[in-house]
Amino acid sequence: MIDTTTALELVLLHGFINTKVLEVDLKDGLDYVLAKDVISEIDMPPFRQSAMDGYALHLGDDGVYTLVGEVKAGDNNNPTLHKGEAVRIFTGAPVPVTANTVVMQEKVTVDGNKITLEESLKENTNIRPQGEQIKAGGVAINKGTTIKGVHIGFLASLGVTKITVCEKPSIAIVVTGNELISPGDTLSYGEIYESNGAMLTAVLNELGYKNTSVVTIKDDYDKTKVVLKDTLGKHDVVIVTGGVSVGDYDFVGKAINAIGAQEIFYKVKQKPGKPLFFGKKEGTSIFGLPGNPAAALSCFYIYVYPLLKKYEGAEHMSLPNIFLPLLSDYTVKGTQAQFLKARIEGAGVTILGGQSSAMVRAFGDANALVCLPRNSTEIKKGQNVKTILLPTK
Ligand SMILES: Nc1nc2c(c(=O)[nH]1)N[C@H]1C(S)=C(S)[C@@H](COP(=O)(O)OP(=O)(O)OC[C@H]3O[C@@H](n4cnc5c(N)ncnc54)[C@H](O)[C@@H]3O)O[C@H]1N2
Ligand code: MOO
Repeated sequence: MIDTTTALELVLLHGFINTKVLEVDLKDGLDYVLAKDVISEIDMPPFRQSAMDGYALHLGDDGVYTLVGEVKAGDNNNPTLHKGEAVRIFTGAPVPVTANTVVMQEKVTVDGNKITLEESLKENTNIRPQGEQIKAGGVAINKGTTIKGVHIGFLASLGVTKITVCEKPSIAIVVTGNELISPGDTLSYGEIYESNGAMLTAVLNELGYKNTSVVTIKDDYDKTKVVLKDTLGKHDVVIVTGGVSVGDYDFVGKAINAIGAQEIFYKVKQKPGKPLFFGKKEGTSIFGLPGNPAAALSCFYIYVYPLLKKYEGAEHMSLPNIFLPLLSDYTVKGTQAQFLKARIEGAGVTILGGQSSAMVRAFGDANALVCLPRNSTEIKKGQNVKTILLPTK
């Protein structure tokens, strides 16, 4: 058995990097990883912009100015202002070249075509300089960035319509178990509803991985071999759930080895997810996650997510983590490293109830996983603990 750090290192060492890129419309770019830097073709803002509704001034010797015109957003006039002159201006409008400051309308008194400042003003107040955010030729977003809504907004503001991104992996989820039936069917004694397929598909979808499919197999060694061989040949990443432990009907590890896949590791000193399997075959990575739904989901976030991000060439592979004080005492069960469903609230983090590997319910309230190293015992309130931030919360 290996420790959690080694397991993640091995996943990242052996995980494949995809080199295929595609050009997508910016609006369709959400959750893709950029395959090359996006360079801005324009200054942003493209002109000196007024940040306020008010008056653009050519600063004079006293606080009284003569109004000589108006510029509103979208106008392309550029009135000439002499010393002591002002134009009415609105937020987002181009500040005339000869104006050197903008005063908010709340700070002046207007009398006919004269305005009087209530207080003195410095040059360049309330003016957004041309190229303040980015200059033409500058890198707007770096290669390796996972595109989020805010990036789409920023790139749209630069007039970008297409981006070059890394192709996403094709992912097969293989769920195994004689006891599994589909939601909608009637449960007989000994059966349970298959939920890992729906859960992992949905979680992958939330992260932008849409190219997924689910295959269900019974605990049958020969069938498991046939299905896994076929699935490995067709997908970039295969996620098997269940059948990875030591029971007489846990065939997954044996089948993976029998079809010629290379085992990178099997079993990690952790709770949940002790029987985690990772291997590869001809460009396809394969995970054997525990069947217990909460264990499968923890392992997904800790090990599968970084592999997917590596595949796409992302700069940040693992989920972000921070150290936060625990909000109440916690007694650790067992000596393994722990990944505990937790909720960050205010400045601290609470470990939730319902930590069993079989109980996925607490994940609904969780926005984090608290990671405790091996041989942790009593963790006291106020003690800082490593906290992984779960996505989409
Ligand atoms: N003698 C030992 N027994 C077990 C050990 C051990 O070290 N020695 N490890 C335990 C741990 S820890 C885990 S985790 C489980 C993992 O078992 P498997 O990965 O082989 O999973 P299964 O036995 O197939 O299923 C476990 C559990 O999860 C339910 N399940 C499975 N697939 C699904 C699904 N698609 N949707 C919903 N629920 C599913 C299944 O019915 C079982 O209840 O092994 C322990 N045993
Ligand atoms: O590893 Mo199992 O997931 O602890 O229950």
